[in-house]
Amino acid sequence: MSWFETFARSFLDFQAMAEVLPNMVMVGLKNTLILAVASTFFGTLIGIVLAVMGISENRPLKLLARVYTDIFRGLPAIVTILIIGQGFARLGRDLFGPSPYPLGILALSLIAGAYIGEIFRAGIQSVERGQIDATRTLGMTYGQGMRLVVIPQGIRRVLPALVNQFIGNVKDSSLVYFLGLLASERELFRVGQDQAVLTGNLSPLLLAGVFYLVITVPLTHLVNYIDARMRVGKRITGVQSGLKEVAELAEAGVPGAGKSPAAAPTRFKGGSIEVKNIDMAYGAVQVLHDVSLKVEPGSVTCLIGPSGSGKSTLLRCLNRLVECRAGDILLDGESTYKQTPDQLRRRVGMVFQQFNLFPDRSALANITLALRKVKGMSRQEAERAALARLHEVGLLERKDHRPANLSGGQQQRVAIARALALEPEIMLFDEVTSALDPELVKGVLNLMADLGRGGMTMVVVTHEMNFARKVANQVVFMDEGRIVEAGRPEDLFDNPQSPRLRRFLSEVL
Ligand SMILES: Nc1ncnc2c1ncn2[C@@H]1O[C@H](COP(=O)(O)OP(=O)(O)OP(=O)(O)O)[C@@H](O)[C@H]1O
Repeated sequence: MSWFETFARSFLDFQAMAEVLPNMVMVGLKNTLILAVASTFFGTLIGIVLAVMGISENRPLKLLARVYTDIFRGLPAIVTILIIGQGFARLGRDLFGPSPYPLGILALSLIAGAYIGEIFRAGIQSVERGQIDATRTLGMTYGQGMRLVVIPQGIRRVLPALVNQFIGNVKDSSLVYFLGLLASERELFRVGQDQAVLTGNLSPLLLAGVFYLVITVPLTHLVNYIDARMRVGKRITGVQSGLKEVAELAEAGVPGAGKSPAAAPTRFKGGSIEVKNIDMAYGAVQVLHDVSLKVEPGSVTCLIGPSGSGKSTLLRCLNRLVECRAGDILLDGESTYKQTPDQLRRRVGMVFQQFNLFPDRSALANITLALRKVKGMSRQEAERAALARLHEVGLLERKDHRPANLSGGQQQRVAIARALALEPEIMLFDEVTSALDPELVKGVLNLMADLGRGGMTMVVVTHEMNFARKVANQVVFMDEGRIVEAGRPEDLFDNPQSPRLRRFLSEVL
């Protein structure tokens, strides 16, 4: 007898398969799916709690999550199932009745929770720090930022791993039969095995194997498809899609609509800032020493200085992304410490070097998110405002593009539009052209110059000395956490007083 005949005799008895098929579907498949879906559901709940504990600052909580994960990931699944199912059989009977089925689900959930917790934790921690910074500068609370931006991104990144976990649960459900399930509670493997014993033929087991593949293989492909779709976003209907809105906006009398992109800038009502003797430290390292600065309404102040001199930190103090240790900062004459950081950040917009756009949202949705969640606008209102801003930065026709489908310069212009949409009185720019290819720098600088001419109060950390010379009303040179010199650009660039500024200019010009 050839090897194939031996195999066929044991595994390809179609008659035996046909006989077990109804039981396989009605009992085995049903129970396998119940066990896998229920344990994935409860495992996900446990996993979310473990992930939150794992990323919290609370050491005992962190430790508890670690110990749980180590135990349930370290033990073989069958050992956990037996410990829970038999060790707690009495409690199980009191709680759920005579069947060990619920304890089986509990054991599978506890195991799945350990893996899912690690998956979520890794997903959330893989989201760049700049994303939460961006939500905070848009006036969202920490909770809103996590819920609306960070956690959805984290989950999307781990979607394939979660589906793998479900597949693992489908397979692990076959171990629950060790607990001695009733005939009506048997899962796929057990139904196949019982029939194999009855007929002396292994074909029912092969059929059970086929059923496992029928569940798991399409699922893997489905998740790959969903993952790819989420990565790219919805299909863009073409650059035409924005043109209709231009006409609508023009009709509605939105300033600048209907003209060519980057139309005349809006007039802004810029506020004033006064920084009074602030100190700031990261832990034990003092970064700002007794810094004082006045920024007039509608003026442009450029902060220049060597790397590490504290320019970005000063900027971050202005919207309380970091907190000062001493001193005060006044906005329009009132201490910024009299309002919450979220209230302050609605009045002080910020744009970052790395753009920090939300990668899974279109340009339009990047702008509407804070308008809806922070300002409470309706979807329609928010979209109208966002389209007007996109038009001002010359990107209306890119409204449906995700950040990945925009050039660096375009991304930065969307980030500027996003900050402007909240109608801030002050705009902070943190080296916004440093990550751009040289040919894209000009477009962003021109836009910023337009904003300055439009009356926006701007504080700009920059290495673009030409921009500082041409656009700034005031240039501030910092070194080692102190303001060394401040004044009109022509005075600083043409007649530097301190040796440190002279040395710096000789290096960068
Ligand atoms: N989150 C942080 N934790 C600890 N130290 C930090 C942190 N951020 C910045 N620093 C330190 O604070 C000092 C000032 O940094 P800051 O980024 O404000 O300087 P900068 O002038 O903006 O520099 P660059 O031009 O390179 O961005 C540096 O010594 C830096 O290493």
